[in-house]
Amino acid sequence: MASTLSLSDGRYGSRILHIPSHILAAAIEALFLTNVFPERLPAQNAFLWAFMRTFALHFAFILSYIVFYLGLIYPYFVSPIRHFPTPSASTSPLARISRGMFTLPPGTRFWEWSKDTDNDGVLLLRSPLHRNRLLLTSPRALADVLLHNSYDFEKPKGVRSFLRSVLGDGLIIIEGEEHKFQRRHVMPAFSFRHIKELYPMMWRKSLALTERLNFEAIEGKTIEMYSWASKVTLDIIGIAGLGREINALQNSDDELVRCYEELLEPSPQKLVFFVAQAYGPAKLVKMLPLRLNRVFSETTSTLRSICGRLVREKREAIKTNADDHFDILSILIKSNDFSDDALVDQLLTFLAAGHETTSSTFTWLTFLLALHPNVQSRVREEVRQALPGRPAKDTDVDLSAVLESLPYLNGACNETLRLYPTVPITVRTSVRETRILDRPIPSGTNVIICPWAVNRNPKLWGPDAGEFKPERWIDDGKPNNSGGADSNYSNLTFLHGPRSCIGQNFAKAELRCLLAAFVGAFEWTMIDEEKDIIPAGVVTIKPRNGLHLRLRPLP
Ligand code: HEM
Repeated sequence: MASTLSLSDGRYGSRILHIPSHILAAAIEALFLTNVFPERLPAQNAFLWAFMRTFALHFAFILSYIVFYLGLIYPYFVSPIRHFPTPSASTSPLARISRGMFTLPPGTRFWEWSKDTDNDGVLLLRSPLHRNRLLLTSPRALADVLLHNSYDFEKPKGVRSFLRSVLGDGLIIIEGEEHKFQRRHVMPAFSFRHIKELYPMMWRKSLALTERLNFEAIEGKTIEMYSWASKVTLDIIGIAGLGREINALQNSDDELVRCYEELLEPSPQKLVFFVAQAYGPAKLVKMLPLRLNRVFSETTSTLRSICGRLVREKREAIKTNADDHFDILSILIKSNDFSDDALVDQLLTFLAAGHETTSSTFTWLTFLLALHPNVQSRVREEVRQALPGRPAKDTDVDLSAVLESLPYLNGACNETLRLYPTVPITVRTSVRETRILDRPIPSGTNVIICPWAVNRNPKLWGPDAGEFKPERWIDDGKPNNSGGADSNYSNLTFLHGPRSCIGQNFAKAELRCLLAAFVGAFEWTMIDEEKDIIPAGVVTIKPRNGLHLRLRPLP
């Protein structure tokens, strides 16, 4: 028994708690009793009588196992992870987990515990009924989970099954060998060469955003930044991903725009809905007559059918040479590695992952530059010197070379990505016995990776970790890639290793274009107070009530 436990505490617990096995065992025992001791049982309904009693005994055993073994003995005296330090004893285990997950901005509590508790890279967050989690805090521990033993950890089943409804069975959801296969075949679509070729299109769309906003600014209207950022990034991924003009900047009635607005709008109800499905009784939640159940099922099936139509149209266009097949979908179709269904899954993944994340980051970028007008001016000066005059849509400048060389522009983008990592918390479960920091980790252990906490940890970034300082990313007047941190793992915005963000160079290129065009066209200030801009969201973070800006068009 001990060896089973050390191999797999999660699996051992679930075997003992497997109710159908107990029903079967109680039935066999009742059968035995009715045959061997018939004289001790009532004459009528003897089997039922015996079964009810044997099952009651099993039930009492399960209950005491839960309360005594899982609740008291296992976590404190047996579990191999019991020696990791825990955050301050002043909070109860239940409060610790719920506050960790629900405090705004997401990740704040994990950040406090990471920096305030003595630890060498792993903290144990105890919670009732043996659902303890490990919070990773040091580059070494993170490298063990994200790189060295990456395939020993998977996204928890509940999280995957919830996200699957929006993202399909694409790269973000699948695991193991299937993931290795897909990743290898999708990589070429994100090569440096391909991203470089996308710059002119990203630039055109960025200028289209500024032109569209110019109308609003001239009329003296204030703008809500996230909704505009979301439209332009959907337009960009529409062309890069599908070779299709979605034109969300001009046409907000587009079905895709409507679906994503519906799904991604942050609200406390959605957060509870997500946590209940990912960590609670998902099947039961799905059966409840909730408005969100209806919205999710209608919206996700609309998205699937739109993507199915787009795949069929693209196959047809490739056959008849009706477009230039430069987009991600064309590259995947031409690789002949994916069925139509698999292509729909990839498409759902790229559309959601590729527009929502960059639009949130661009919104935070404009927020931080509104708070730091001196940095806003420096970026503007730099862009105007590098791209003199009002840059044209079809410029023959090598945009990637120019924009990637600008220190303040890149510093502002990287510093925003560090301080506002769009995915502030992600989770993994070990699927076999493995190791972190050379210590044994049983199968079924839950692990929390919190980019919000790591990216702002003063132990990794120094005492000014929480400040916006684009200069960190500049050495001798040139952009650097480390921000001055000793390890890559001090910056987790895109994670690292085989499950890192495949679109990170795409996203950085897009942010450079968007910021360069925006800063060249407007000077901007905030309408809301800084304290009212609260990061919130279900998987990614954006300002809870939007970000309202006043733009002053520049000559
Ligand atoms: C600022 C922008 C972005 C941020 C901060 C970001 C962040 C991340 C993070 C943290 C993950 C890992 C999630 C996890 O495993 O828990 C991820 C994965 C992924 N991202 Fe991004 N992302 C961004 C933009 C993009 C773009 C533009 C695309 C595509 C066009 C993209 C496509 C993907 C895909 C396909 C994965 C799954 C990779 C795998 O598991 O192999 N992302 N992203």
